[in-house]
Amino acid sequence: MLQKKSQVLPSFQSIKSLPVDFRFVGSPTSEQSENANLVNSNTACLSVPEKNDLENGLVEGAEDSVGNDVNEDSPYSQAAILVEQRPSVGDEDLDTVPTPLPLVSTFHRERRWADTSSYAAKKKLQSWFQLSNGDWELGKILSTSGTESVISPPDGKVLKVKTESLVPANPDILDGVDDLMQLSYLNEPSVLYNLQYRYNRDMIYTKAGPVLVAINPFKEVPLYGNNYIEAYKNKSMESPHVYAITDTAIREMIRDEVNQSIIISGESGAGKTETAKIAMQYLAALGGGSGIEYEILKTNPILEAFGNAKTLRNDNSSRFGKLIEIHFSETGKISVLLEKSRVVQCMEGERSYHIFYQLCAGASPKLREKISLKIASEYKYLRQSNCYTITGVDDAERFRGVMEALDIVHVSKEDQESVFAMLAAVLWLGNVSFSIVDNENHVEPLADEGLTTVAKLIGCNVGELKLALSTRKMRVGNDTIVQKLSLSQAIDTRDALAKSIYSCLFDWLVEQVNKSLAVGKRRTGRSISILDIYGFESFERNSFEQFCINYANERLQQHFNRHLFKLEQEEYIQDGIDWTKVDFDDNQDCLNLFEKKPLGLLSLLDEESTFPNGTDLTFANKLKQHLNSNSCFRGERGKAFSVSHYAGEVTYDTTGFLEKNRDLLHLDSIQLLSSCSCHLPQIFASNMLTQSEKPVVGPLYKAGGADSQKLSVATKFKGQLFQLMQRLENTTPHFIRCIKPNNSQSPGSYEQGLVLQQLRCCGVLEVVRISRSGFPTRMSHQKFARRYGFLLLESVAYSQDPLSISVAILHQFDILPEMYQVGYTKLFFRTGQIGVLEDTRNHTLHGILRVQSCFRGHQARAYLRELKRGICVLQSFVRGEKIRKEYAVSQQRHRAAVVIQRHIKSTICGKKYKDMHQASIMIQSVIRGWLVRRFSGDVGLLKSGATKMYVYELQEYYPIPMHWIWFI
Ligand SMILES: Nc1ncnc2c1ncn2[C@@H]1O[C@H](COP(=O)(O)OP(=O)(O)OP(=O)(O)O)[C@@H](O)[C@H]1O
Repeated sequence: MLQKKSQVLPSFQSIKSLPVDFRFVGSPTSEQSENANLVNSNTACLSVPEKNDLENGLVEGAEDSVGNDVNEDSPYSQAAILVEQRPSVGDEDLDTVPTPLPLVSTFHRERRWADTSSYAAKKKLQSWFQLSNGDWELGKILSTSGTESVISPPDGKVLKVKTESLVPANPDILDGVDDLMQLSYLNEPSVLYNLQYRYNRDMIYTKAGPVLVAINPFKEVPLYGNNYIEAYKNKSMESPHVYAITDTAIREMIRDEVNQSIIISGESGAGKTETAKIAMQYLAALGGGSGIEYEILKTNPILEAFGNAKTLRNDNSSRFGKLIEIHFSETGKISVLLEKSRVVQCMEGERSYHIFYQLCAGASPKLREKISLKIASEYKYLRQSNCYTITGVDDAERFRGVMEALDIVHVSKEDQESVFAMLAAVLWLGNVSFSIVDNENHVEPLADEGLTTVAKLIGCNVGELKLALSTRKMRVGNDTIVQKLSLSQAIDTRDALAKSIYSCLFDWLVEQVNKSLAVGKRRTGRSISILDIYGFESFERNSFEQFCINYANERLQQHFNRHLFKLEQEEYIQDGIDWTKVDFDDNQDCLNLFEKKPLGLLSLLDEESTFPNGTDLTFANKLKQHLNSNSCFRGERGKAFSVSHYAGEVTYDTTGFLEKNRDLLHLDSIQLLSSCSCHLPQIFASNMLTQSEKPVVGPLYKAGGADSQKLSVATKFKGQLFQLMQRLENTTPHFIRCIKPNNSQSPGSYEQGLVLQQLRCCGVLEVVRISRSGFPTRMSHQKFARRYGFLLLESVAYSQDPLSISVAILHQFDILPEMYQVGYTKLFFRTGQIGVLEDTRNHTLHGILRVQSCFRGHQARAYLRELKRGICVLQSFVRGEKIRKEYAVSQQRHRAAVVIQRHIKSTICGKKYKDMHQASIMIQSVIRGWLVRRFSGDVGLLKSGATKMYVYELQEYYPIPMHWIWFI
């Protein structure tokens, strides 16, 4: 059963406050070079479009409902916004929801739904009916007579209700559909029921046409991790998810070669930052954990520590908006649209920036001593909200995480110490107190621990600090006079100094992060930007912070409207196609109320801020005087006024508006910082001076007498916002709407009234309608012909004009005529139609690739075979030649060996012969001697041969070798 509350304002009851100043910090390598329209982020004010641009009538049809004035200010420098004033076609008068919910104009709501109850009543279908307390209940129509029907809810009761109050329910088979577009009956209770059905089953993501609705589960849900990432990457999982949106962004970036943006919006605590992190995780995983996305994730603790705080609505509320740009295969860059007044003021139960508590809890004793740090409760800035811890969060542990992240972005240990010293200086500044020194209530800071520690930490003289906090130098003619400050002026000066030091520190850190992300990388490729900006806020008491935040959200809503409604429908008109117009809540009037010159809220605020005698009351009166006839404005009693925002009416209390808008950091304070011996204050001072020296467009304020001029906070904020919008305008947007299901941050609780309120605020339901009735996919004839022309069976494809080719393709694939429209320049398709062609294209491409790969494989193999044969022949030649050479060498060696052998053998034989010869002679001589001696010296005997005879005789007795005989 759905329960609808009669008073649906719960989402805007919180009392969160935001700091005053908002700045847009870009890295030195900002977009300027890429886009001439963009200006240096430090002089964001320059991006405010000049009057000439506006005179070109770029915002047509954006008429103020009262004065028919056209808003001259627009961040959109190109396209005209044509709000077609055609009568609405269709069933606008069929809405049957009986009790209008607050905050949405009756005009619009009356035309909200396309469904009718009469059919359901006739067919006795299940229907939603509303109880007197506003709850929705499902029942079966038993009978209908006249204007009344008898209905039976599940509890068995029988009730009589007005037939016109019945809202048709969808058949059970449609329970929990992935995409709200699939609902047969598109009405509020059915949408709420569908979302709740899914939420109860941990399916927190649902598509609403092109928009992803994400309901905060306030608990871990099993939807993330590598398996899911893989599944979405491989397209094996298609249920709605942040991964799917991110994947689509990547694919579109590659396909269309256009930068993409993922715009995450929703109230505080709705889950924007978590969603941004999930998107980053997907990108990081695709990059294999080494890409820039991974680095950005690793540096996240720094931005969270310095830019997030505990609020009543969210323990980890981002107090700045950030745009993360991921340049593929090159570098990433983080830009932040941030604010700072939380440093000096914080509501009961909330906390200042996490980093202060983390520092106090986690600093080592050595660091503590070095920067004279005490526990958090010793500091007035932290003490005022009486909240020091967050349940389940270990600040000391987080501090270690921050230090690690600072190491990752290469902030040296020395610089880290300086950063912590600056934080301690900010805390100690809050402890600086003043005493009245004369009867004109002028004050001087007490020379106590606070003052001396601040002077020590920033590296200045105590006397100089004292002077900077209690006096103001003014130039009158050629003379400089010193004016003493009253207590409130001195406190403002002190707080302004603290805020400036903190915000400059934040800027400096963002710069370091951006620098580290840009190291060694070039930026030339496509990018995906993820925008996570603070959501619409409405509290019991709304101040200047809410004024700025809600204005930013109004602009963002315009971006949403522009892309999902205006540009969409404008394109239909321009291309002359036949379509059913869908009405939506255009917030252009409200934007005009803020931006119109000279009688818009911002202009009047700036004008009043320039008057020395201007007060919050005179400002409020001026608004009432000039804007009372504006339908979006309502003057309230005293200093208050109300604005009808797209998300509801918010009453602002102008107390402090002028002071916060002027936000004067006196030149004396800047000079003090520049004279400090520590390097960070010097950098801060030079940055501030550089900014004030830049040419500015917009109302200027004198800071520190006549010495310096600066833009008002509101003007700067507007300039930064325009810059942001221009940046987003150059991208294809993908929207994620985060929804907070309850205000108690508890899992499982789903407050329909709260959800419905948020769905209405962001026009999700209208988006579904426009997606159902519109043609969300479009492609120029040329592109279509180029992309799908090769699918044509006939060879006419390349000989005809793109339109004929496109039509031929449509015919060939039997696309039903109601599923597309042929415009003058483009083809328009209903949801999912292009997918059919895209699938065929992919299949065909795969087939082509397969054939190509087979053919190439065959070619490669043949080539390889040929190559092998060639190599073998070559090898045999080479080997033959080699062997022949080796053989010749061995032949030569053989011959040489024979010669050598011969020589050796002959030498040996010669020697042998010689020895034998000598031995024979010796033997002969011995024998002859013996014979001579035997024959008594008769030599003649020897000569007559008697010797031989004798020897033969002798041999009978003494065997003598025969050759001896020969010798003898
Ligand atoms: N997908 C999610 N899964 C689990 N918890 C979530 C998820 N999204 C949000 N949460 C829970 O909701 C809390 C608030 O979310 P988050 O800080 O992202 O909100 P926010 O919209 O960015 O708020 P703010 O505008 O105040 O910064 C988170 O701290 C977390 O506990």
